[in-house]
Amino acid sequence: MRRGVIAGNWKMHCTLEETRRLLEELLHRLESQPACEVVVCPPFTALSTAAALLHNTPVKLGAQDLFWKEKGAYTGQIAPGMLVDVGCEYVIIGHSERRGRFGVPEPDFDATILAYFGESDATVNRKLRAALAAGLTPICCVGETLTERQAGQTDAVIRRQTRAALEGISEGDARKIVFAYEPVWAIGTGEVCAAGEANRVCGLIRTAVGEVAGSDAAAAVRVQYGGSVKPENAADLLVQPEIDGALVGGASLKAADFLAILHAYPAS
Ligand SMILES: O=C(CO)COP(=O)(O)O
Repeated sequence: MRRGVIAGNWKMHCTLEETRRLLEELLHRLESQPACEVVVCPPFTALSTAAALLHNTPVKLGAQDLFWKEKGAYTGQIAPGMLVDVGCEYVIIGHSERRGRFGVPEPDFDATILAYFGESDATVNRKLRAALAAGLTPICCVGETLTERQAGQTDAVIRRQTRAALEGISEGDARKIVFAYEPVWAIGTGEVCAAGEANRVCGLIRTAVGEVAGSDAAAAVRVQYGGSVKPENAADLLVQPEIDGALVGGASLKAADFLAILHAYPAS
């Protein structure tokens, strides 16, 4: 039985004071232990503050990215060991806002791709390996753009991203990864993917994991849905058999909304 996991991706939001306020309200109102794991992923600058507030609580800490080197002359980067040191257990890798190419416009540039950091399938794979080696649980994001969906390429894109992410990763490590299906067109747009379709694509991710890492890993990996998850649509998504949780952006910045999503997770 897979343990569900709901994570809040705060993106580039929250000063230290805002972090304190949001987490204090969340912890105060989190009366009972939800049926799933709960993770928050504040920006790097707030990790230390968040770690102190979350100590001895059911809410776990995650980061939004890492670099794959352990240390060295990499200005601006954060090493996996630094995340462990500050108290992180999770790390988001390959978010669509980090994937893509430099030097736009591309011939097929899609303005809905929020791709500022040029990450590729290969860099995502390196980051996954580094996270696993450090004992972090990676949340690996995959998802198609609107252009890709309209061109009927969704399944091929998901399969390619999932398989490439797992390159050179052992079966034992593959099963520890959390995948997040985040269709790019649903992120921050208010346009949620229909629950049945989200379930289908999450199933495709599981199938692709099975192709690379075997059926045990496929059965074990947890697959989240992300993209405009709100209190109003969470229950429909979270009840789907292939969906083991959610990666929540905007709604994770409001304690009441994030709590409502957590409580929408079905009790087993
Ligand atoms: O990108 C997301 C989570 O990583 C989703 O963001 P929204 O929930 O704001 O659409």
